[in-house]
Amino acid sequence: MTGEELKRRAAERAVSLVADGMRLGLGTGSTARHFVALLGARVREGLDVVAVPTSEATRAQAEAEGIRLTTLDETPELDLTVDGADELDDRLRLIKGGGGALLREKIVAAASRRMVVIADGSKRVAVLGRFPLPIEVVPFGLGATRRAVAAAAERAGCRGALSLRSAPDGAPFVTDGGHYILDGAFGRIEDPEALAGALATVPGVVDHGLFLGLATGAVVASEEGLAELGRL
Ligand SMILES: O=C[C@H](O)[C@H](O)[C@H](O)COP(=O)(O)O
Repeated sequence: MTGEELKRRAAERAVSLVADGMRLGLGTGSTARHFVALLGARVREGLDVVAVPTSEATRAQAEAEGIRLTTLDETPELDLTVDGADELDDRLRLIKGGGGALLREKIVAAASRRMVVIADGSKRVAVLGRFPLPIEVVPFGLGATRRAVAAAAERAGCRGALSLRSAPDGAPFVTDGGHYILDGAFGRIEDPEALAGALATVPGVVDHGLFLGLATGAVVASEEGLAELGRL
Protein backbone atom coordinates (compact mmCIF):
# COMPACT_ATOMS: atom_id res chain seq x y z
CA MET A 1 0.00 0.00 0.00
CA THR A 2 1.33 3.47 -0.82
CA GLY A 3 1.70 6.21 1.75
CA GLU A 4 -1.24 8.04 0.19
CA GLU A 5 -3.44 4.95 0.53
CA LEU A 6 -2.52 4.67 4.21
CA LYS A 7 -3.33 8.34 4.78
CA ARG A 8 -6.66 7.84 3.05
CA ARG A 9 -7.44 4.81 5.24
CA ALA A 10 -6.88 6.88 8.37
CA ALA A 11 -8.99 9.70 6.94
CA GLU A 12 -11.84 7.28 6.13
CA ARG A 13 -11.97 6.16 9.76
CA ALA A 14 -12.03 9.78 10.92
CA VAL A 15 -14.84 10.67 8.53
CA SER A 16 -16.90 7.89 10.11
CA LEU A 17 -16.76 9.88 13.38
CA VAL A 18 -18.59 12.85 11.83
CA ALA A 19 -22.32 13.18 12.45
CA ASP A 20 -25.03 15.60 11.34
CA GLY A 21 -24.92 18.95 13.08
CA MET A 22 -21.27 18.79 14.09
CA ARG A 23 -19.01 21.82 14.20
CA LEU A 24 -15.66 20.73 12.80
CA GLY A 25 -12.07 21.90 12.61
CA LEU A 26 -10.38 21.00 9.34
CA GLY A 27 -6.64 20.34 9.49
CA THR A 28 -3.95 21.10 6.95
CA GLY A 29 -1.51 18.95 4.99
CA SER A 30 -1.56 15.91 2.73
CA THR A 31 -3.35 13.65 5.24
CA ALA A 32 -5.96 16.21 6.23
CA ARG A 33 -6.51 16.79 2.52
CA HIS A 34 -7.89 13.24 2.22
CA PHE A 35 -10.24 13.92 5.13
CA VAL A 36 -11.56 17.13 3.55
CA ALA A 37 -12.13 15.36 0.23
CA LEU A 38 -14.02 12.48 1.90
CA LEU A 39 -16.01 14.91 4.03
CA GLY A 40 -16.93 16.86 0.91
CA ALA A 41 -18.33 13.69 -0.65
CA ARG A 42 -20.50 13.09 2.41
CA VAL A 43 -21.68 16.71 2.42
CA ARG A 44 -22.80 16.34 -1.18
CA GLU A 45 -24.79 13.29 -0.05
CA GLY A 46 -26.61 15.45 2.51
CA LEU A 47 -24.44 15.55 5.66
CA ASP A 48 -25.03 18.85 7.47
CA VAL A 49 -21.88 20.19 9.16
CA VAL A 50 -20.10 23.48 9.52
CA ALA A 51 -16.32 23.78 9.63
CA VAL A 52 -13.41 26.07 10.45
CA PRO A 53 -10.36 25.60 8.17
CA THR A 54 -6.86 25.82 9.67
CA SER A 55 -5.21 27.39 6.62
CA GLU A 56 -5.96 29.27 3.45
CA ALA A 57 -5.10 26.09 1.52
CA THR A 58 -7.68 24.08 3.43
CA ARG A 59 -10.20 26.91 3.09
CA ALA A 60 -9.81 26.79 -0.71
CA GLN A 61 -10.18 23.00 -0.80
CA ALA A 62 -13.19 23.00 1.54
CA GLU A 63 -14.93 25.70 -0.49
CA ALA A 64 -14.33 23.73 -3.68
CA GLU A 65 -15.81 20.64 -1.96
CA GLY A 66 -18.94 22.59 -0.99
CA ILE A 67 -18.34 22.33 2.78
CA ARG A 68 -20.07 25.14 4.70
CA LEU A 69 -17.45 27.23 6.50
CA THR A 70 -17.57 29.33 9.61
CA THR A 71 -15.08 31.15 11.84
CA LEU A 72 -14.12 30.84 15.48
CA ASP A 73 -15.73 34.26 15.98
CA GLU A 74 -19.11 32.94 14.86
CA THR A 75 -18.53 29.44 16.25
CA PRO A 76 -16.03 29.59 19.12
CA GLU A 77 -16.55 26.00 20.28
CA LEU A 78 -16.05 23.03 17.98
CA ASP A 79 -17.05 19.39 18.45
CA LEU A 80 -14.24 17.70 16.56
CA THR A 81 -11.04 18.67 14.79
CA VAL A 82 -9.32 16.19 12.48
CA ASP A 83 -5.75 16.97 11.50
CA GLY A 84 -2.50 15.32 10.46
CA ALA A 85 0.79 15.44 12.35
CA ASP A 86 4.47 15.31 11.55
CA GLU A 87 5.12 13.12 14.60
CA LEU A 88 3.12 11.63 17.44
CA ASP A 89 4.18 9.66 20.48
CA ASP A 90 2.28 7.12 22.57
CA ARG A 91 1.02 9.89 24.88
CA LEU A 92 -0.57 11.68 21.91
CA ARG A 93 1.99 14.46 22.06
CA LEU A 94 2.59 15.88 18.59
CA ILE A 95 4.94 17.83 16.41
CA LYS A 96 3.04 19.80 13.78
CA GLY A 97 3.76 22.63 11.39
CA GLY A 98 5.69 20.94 8.61
CA GLY A 99 3.30 22.73 6.26
CA GLY A 100 3.51 25.97 8.22
CA ALA A 101 -0.05 25.93 9.53
CA LEU A 102 0.72 25.27 13.20
CA LEU A 103 -0.64 28.51 14.67
CA ARG A 104 -4.16 28.29 13.24
CA GLU A 105 -4.09 24.52 13.78
CA LYS A 106 -3.34 24.97 17.46
CA ILE A 107 -5.98 27.68 17.93
CA VAL A 108 -8.60 25.47 16.26
CA ALA A 109 -7.54 22.35 18.18
CA ALA A 110 -7.72 24.26 21.47
CA ALA A 111 -11.26 25.36 20.62
CA SER A 112 -12.35 21.75 19.98
CA ARG A 113 -13.72 19.26 22.47
CA ARG A 114 -11.97 16.48 20.58
CA MET A 115 -8.94 16.49 18.32
CA VAL A 116 -8.31 13.33 16.34
CA VAL A 117 -4.98 12.93 14.58
CA ILE A 118 -4.82 10.96 11.34
CA ALA A 119 -1.47 9.63 10.19
CA ASP A 120 0.39 6.84 8.47
CA GLY A 121 2.64 4.68 10.61
CA SER A 122 5.80 6.57 9.67
CA LYS A 123 4.68 9.44 11.93
CA ARG A 124 4.66 7.39 15.12
CA VAL A 125 7.82 7.79 17.25
CA ALA A 126 9.02 6.76 20.69
CA VAL A 127 10.59 10.18 21.33
CA LEU A 128 9.58 13.40 19.57
CA GLY A 129 12.20 15.41 17.71
CA ARG A 130 13.40 13.50 14.68
CA PHE A 131 11.23 15.90 12.70
CA PRO A 132 12.63 19.43 13.12
CA LEU A 133 10.40 21.46 15.43
CA PRO A 134 8.70 24.38 13.64
CA ILE A 135 8.84 27.56 15.70
CA GLU A 136 6.76 30.47 14.37
CA VAL A 137 8.41 33.85 14.96
CA VAL A 138 7.70 37.50 14.24
CA PRO A 139 9.97 38.79 11.42
CA PHE A 140 10.96 41.84 13.47
CA GLY A 141 14.09 41.14 15.49
CA LEU A 142 14.71 37.75 13.89
CA GLY A 143 18.42 37.60 14.77
CA ALA A 144 17.82 38.34 18.43
CA THR A 145 14.84 36.00 18.58
CA ARG A 146 16.86 33.18 17.06
CA ARG A 147 19.53 33.57 19.77
CA ALA A 148 16.88 33.68 22.49
CA VAL A 149 15.21 30.56 21.08
CA ALA A 150 18.53 28.71 21.07
CA ALA A 151 19.16 29.70 24.70
CA ALA A 152 15.64 28.72 25.76
CA ALA A 153 15.90 25.37 24.01
CA GLU A 154 19.24 24.70 25.68
CA ARG A 155 17.71 25.37 29.09
CA ALA A 156 15.22 22.61 28.24
CA GLY A 157 18.02 20.25 27.25
CA CYS A 158 17.69 20.71 23.46
CA ARG A 159 20.47 21.70 21.10
CA GLY A 160 20.52 21.83 17.32
CA ALA A 161 20.56 24.05 14.26
CA LEU A 162 17.75 26.59 13.92
CA SER A 163 17.09 27.08 10.21
CA LEU A 164 14.96 29.85 8.77
CA ARG A 165 12.45 28.07 6.54
CA SER A 166 12.57 29.11 2.87
CA ALA A 167 9.84 29.25 0.23
CA PRO A 168 10.50 27.59 -3.17
CA ASP A 169 11.73 30.95 -4.56
CA GLY A 170 14.38 31.13 -1.84
CA ALA A 171 12.71 33.96 0.09
CA PRO A 172 11.72 33.30 3.71
CA PHE A 173 8.57 31.17 3.99
CA VAL A 174 5.72 33.33 5.32
CA THR A 175 2.86 31.75 7.27
CA ASP A 176 -0.83 32.61 6.84
CA GLY A 177 -0.35 34.89 9.85
CA GLY A 178 2.55 36.78 8.21
CA HIS A 179 5.28 35.21 10.35
CA TYR A 180 8.50 33.30 9.69
CA ILE A 181 9.37 29.77 10.81
CA LEU A 182 12.56 28.56 12.44
CA ASP A 183 12.96 24.77 12.19
CA GLY A 184 14.79 23.42 15.23
CA ALA A 185 16.76 20.23 14.50
CA PHE A 186 16.89 19.05 18.10
CA GLY A 187 17.11 15.33 17.44
CA ARG A 188 15.47 14.07 20.62
CA ILE A 189 13.13 16.17 22.73
CA GLU A 190 13.28 14.31 26.03
CA ASP A 191 11.04 16.77 27.87
CA PRO A 192 8.55 18.36 25.44
CA GLU A 193 6.71 20.16 28.25
CA ALA A 194 9.93 21.83 29.43
CA LEU A 195 10.78 22.89 25.87
CA ALA A 196 7.28 24.27 25.30
CA GLY A 197 7.50 26.22 28.55
CA ALA A 198 10.93 27.60 27.69
CA LEU A 199 9.90 28.68 24.17
CA ALA A 200 6.85 30.46 25.59
CA THR A 201 9.18 32.85 27.45
CA VAL A 202 10.75 34.23 24.23
CA PRO A 203 8.96 37.45 23.17
CA GLY A 204 9.36 37.00 19.39
CA VAL A 205 7.99 33.46 19.41
CA VAL A 206 4.36 33.39 18.31
CA ASP A 207 3.94 29.66 18.85
CA HIS A 208 5.61 26.33 18.16
CA GLY A 209 4.68 22.96 16.77
CA LEU A 210 4.56 21.03 20.05
CA PHE A 211 0.92 20.08 20.60
CA LEU A 212 0.73 18.85 24.17
CA GLY A 213 -2.52 17.79 25.79
CA LEU A 214 -4.53 18.74 22.71
CA ALA A 215 -5.01 15.49 20.79
CA THR A 216 -7.65 13.25 22.37
CA GLY A 217 -7.29 10.42 19.90
CA ALA A 218 -5.41 9.21 16.85
CA VAL A 219 -5.88 6.84 13.92
CA VAL A 220 -2.60 5.48 12.60
CA ALA A 221 -2.71 3.46 9.39
CA SER A 222 -0.04 0.92 8.53
CA GLU A 223 0.23 -2.26 6.46
CA GLU A 224 -0.95 -4.17 9.55
CA GLY A 225 -4.18 -2.17 9.72
CA LEU A 226 -5.55 0.74 11.72
CA ALA A 227 -4.28 1.45 15.22
CA GLU A 228 -6.51 3.64 17.37
CA LEU A 229 -4.99 5.56 20.26
CA GLY A 230 -6.81 7.44 22.99
CA ARG A 231 -10.48 8.30 22.55
CA LEU A 232 -11.84 8.83 19.07
O1 LIG B 1 1.50 22.64 9.03
C1 LIG B 1 1.11 21.55 8.67
C2 LIG B 1 0.44 20.59 9.52
O2 LIG B 1 0.84 20.62 10.85
C3 LIG B 1 0.32 19.18 8.98
O3 LIG B 1 -0.76 18.62 9.62
C4 LIG B 1 1.51 18.32 9.22
O4 LIG B 1 2.63 18.95 8.66
C5 LIG B 1 1.34 16.92 8.62
O5 LIG B 1 1.21 17.03 7.24
P1 LIG B 1 1.13 15.78 6.30
O6 LIG B 1 -0.18 15.14 6.55
O7 LIG B 1 1.23 16.35 4.90
O8 LIG B 1 2.30 14.90 6.62
